[in-house]
Amino acid sequence: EYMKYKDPKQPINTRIKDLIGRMTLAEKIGQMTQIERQVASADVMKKYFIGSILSGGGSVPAPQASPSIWVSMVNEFQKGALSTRLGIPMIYGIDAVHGNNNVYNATLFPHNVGLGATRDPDLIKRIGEATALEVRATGIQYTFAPCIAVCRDPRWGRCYESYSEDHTVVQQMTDIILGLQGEIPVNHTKGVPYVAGKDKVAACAKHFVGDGGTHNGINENNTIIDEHGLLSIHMPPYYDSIIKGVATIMVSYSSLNGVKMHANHDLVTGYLKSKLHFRGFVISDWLGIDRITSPPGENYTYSVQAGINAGIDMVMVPYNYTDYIDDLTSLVHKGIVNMNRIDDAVRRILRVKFTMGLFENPLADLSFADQLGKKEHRELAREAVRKSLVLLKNGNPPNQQFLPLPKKARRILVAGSHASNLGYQCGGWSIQWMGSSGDITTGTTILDAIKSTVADSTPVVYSENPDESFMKHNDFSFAIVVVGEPPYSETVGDSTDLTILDPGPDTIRTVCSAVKCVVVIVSGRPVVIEPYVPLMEALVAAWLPGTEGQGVADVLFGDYGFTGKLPRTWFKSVDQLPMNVGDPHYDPLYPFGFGLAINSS
Ligand SMILES: OC[C@@H]1[C@@H](O)[C@H](O)[C@@H](O)c2nc(-c3ccccc3)cn21
Repeated sequence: EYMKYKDPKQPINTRIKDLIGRMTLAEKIGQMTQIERQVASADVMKKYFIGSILSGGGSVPAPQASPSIWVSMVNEFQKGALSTRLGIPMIYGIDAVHGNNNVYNATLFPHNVGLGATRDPDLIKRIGEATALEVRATGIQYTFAPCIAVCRDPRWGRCYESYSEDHTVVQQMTDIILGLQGEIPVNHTKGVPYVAGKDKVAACAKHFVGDGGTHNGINENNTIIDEHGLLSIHMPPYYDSIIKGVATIMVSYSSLNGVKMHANHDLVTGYLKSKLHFRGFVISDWLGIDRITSPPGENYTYSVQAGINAGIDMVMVPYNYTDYIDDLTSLVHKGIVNMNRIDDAVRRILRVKFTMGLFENPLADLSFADQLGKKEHRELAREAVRKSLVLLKNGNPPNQQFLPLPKKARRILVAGSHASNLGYQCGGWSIQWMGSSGDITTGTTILDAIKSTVADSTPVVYSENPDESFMKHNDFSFAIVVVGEPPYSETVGDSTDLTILDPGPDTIRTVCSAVKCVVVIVSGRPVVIEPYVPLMEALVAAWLPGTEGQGVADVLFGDYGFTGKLPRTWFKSVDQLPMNVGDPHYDPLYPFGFGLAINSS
């Protein structure tokens, strides 16, 4: 029979009111539950009224799964959700944080630190548009991006997920939300989520709040800061995200002045919802409520109580969903969690699902399958790589500039651990959660890019880590040395020494003392380079460029100029950290905003 909530001509508030009025407590709590795909099935969706599923980092239906395998999996789960009494569609989330990066053949864009170096919000918006299409290619409607952390200490393992140490740069880059979700209509009410349609995805501003400000950059640790510091450094990107209609916001594992963010009612409810009028839904991080206690999970019922009462609307459980559902149900029956809190959470979740048209189009098809890794997106990524490169040194006085390199040369040496390693140039969150070495997906290594850029008559010799006799017995016009950091994510990436991967320093010393060289650093953040700078003719920061290494060669050989500017301070020594632009004692090797320019030839 006719039910208002099923009628797309009804105003969204009417649909929400009608639907929520029909829902049982079990159906409401089901909407507040997000489970990992490994424990999901059509039956589980139906039996527990589950509202959302996610792929954790690297969680794929099959190795190198095609769009059709992804779509079949998502649709299978969706059919389970649609077979429930009220037929509320589920929403499937994934970390598409630099393209749809879990998916083989997807275009992997530069990580956020490199995008910050471009200072080009329009480019970032176009990346959001392309990413939305490549996420929809797999039938997925929701990404846990953008990370809008303001990383204040490069020792943090997630600093590459942060656009900049300067909140104004991060605020600019929230334009990616307009690409992912669609441009907001002129008269759109501030704070209300907006997702334009089937070629767009719901986004997620994360991790609320102060994730990039933890003590010594220790992941998930304590951000010790006064209110002025919080509101002037870490909070501003949330204003911009909310104005741009972001559909969801993820809470940070970290603590604020000793209070776990996942249990922080003042900030999640008091500030984000009441003061900033955020009307989308707040989602926890993975096991985020478990980590409210130490040890994690010590008192799960308390975790559920504290997280939900703080204002979390959907919990990324991700595995023990029956415990979560049982605990929350009993907390409501005991009146410890108020029904109004449950209704607020469900209303927010339904608002996102209604506004994005999920009730009208719950099932995916293969109409976007050809978007995955398509040429135009790879060309866009290549443009982003070009614009992300920062030229830190060019020539040793009194010589003229060393870059751009000539395409015609007698013989070119390419060396270094990162020259011919697609996995290294993609970094973390690439096919695997923590990324990995080697041919992880389709793309162009920096070495291949160089080979296809130089003149046919110019020989390119590759040696990953040549020794002195090799250098002595070979004659090269110049060398390109590509070194940097191995892939990492989250706590594994925390570092106290920020050194480049061995044998990088040796490669620099051996090659650059024998022949004029340019060093290209592939890293998620500034690393120790100061001791080696005198040895090299030129130095380029390439960050984590992703699959389209061609962009690096485009600029090294002068087809395009260097335009990138440091999004982060480059320290001389780790003993100086934390050190950010605006600090009283500011003595960097290269300051925030630095970048030598070369006009394209
Ligand atoms: O992938 C989902 C979310 C992601 O969106 C968050 O940014 C990130 O903090 C995160 N860490 C884990 C995660 C952490 C430890 C073990 C397994 C998974 C999962 N997730």
